[in-house]
Amino acid sequence: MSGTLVLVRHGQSDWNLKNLFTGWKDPDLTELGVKEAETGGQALADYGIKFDIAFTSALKRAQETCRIVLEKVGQPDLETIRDQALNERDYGDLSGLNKDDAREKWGEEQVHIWRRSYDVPPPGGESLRDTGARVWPYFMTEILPRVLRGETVLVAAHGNSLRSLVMVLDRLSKEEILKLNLATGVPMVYKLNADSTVASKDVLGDMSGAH
Ligand SMILES: O=C(O)[C@H](O)COP(=O)(O)O
Repeated sequence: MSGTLVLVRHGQSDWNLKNLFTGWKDPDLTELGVKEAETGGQALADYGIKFDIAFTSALKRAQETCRIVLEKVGQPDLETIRDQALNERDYGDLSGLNKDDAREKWGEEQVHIWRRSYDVPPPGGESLRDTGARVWPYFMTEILPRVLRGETVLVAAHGNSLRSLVMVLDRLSKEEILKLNLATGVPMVYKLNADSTVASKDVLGDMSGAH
């Protein structure tokens, strides 16, 4: 066994609350989002986690979640690396549109395909495969080597940038990834083997409400 990788999606943002496609736009956490980050952080504290380093995206909602989690585990000053490689999938022309309005305009099925399929990009934006094509190399060069050295690493990022990682870690097919939704503020604790396969995965919270 090597180290531990903790993935956590940011808490609810203003635009999650307003049901808007967000992507690379940069809204703040809502009050509930702050609470979700606190709950996730407390779950990690109760689990007994101490991190060696944290990674987050270039977007406020993930950075703020990261900060809250680190505060809850008693490591407010931990080194934190921010990189846009971990940003949310770019939703392109959908960014800022209401998700229900989009369903009315283009149909439920098409919007689901844009949101959850592996390789169909929304207009002007990134597919999950495109997102993975920037997240995965960053993970391989900056994050995974630390975990394989035995470190405990926090990654606070986004629904789709994390789905692209979970797809590979959990060996999900293109069909399985369609059904995977990550709840806001719920940490996933992966212990990795020396060959970087997953030895164990603990989900510290309820993923069932994610949509
Ligand atoms: O960018 C967004 O709108 C959300 O963070 C994730 O959206 P999704 O659940 O529609 O992929």
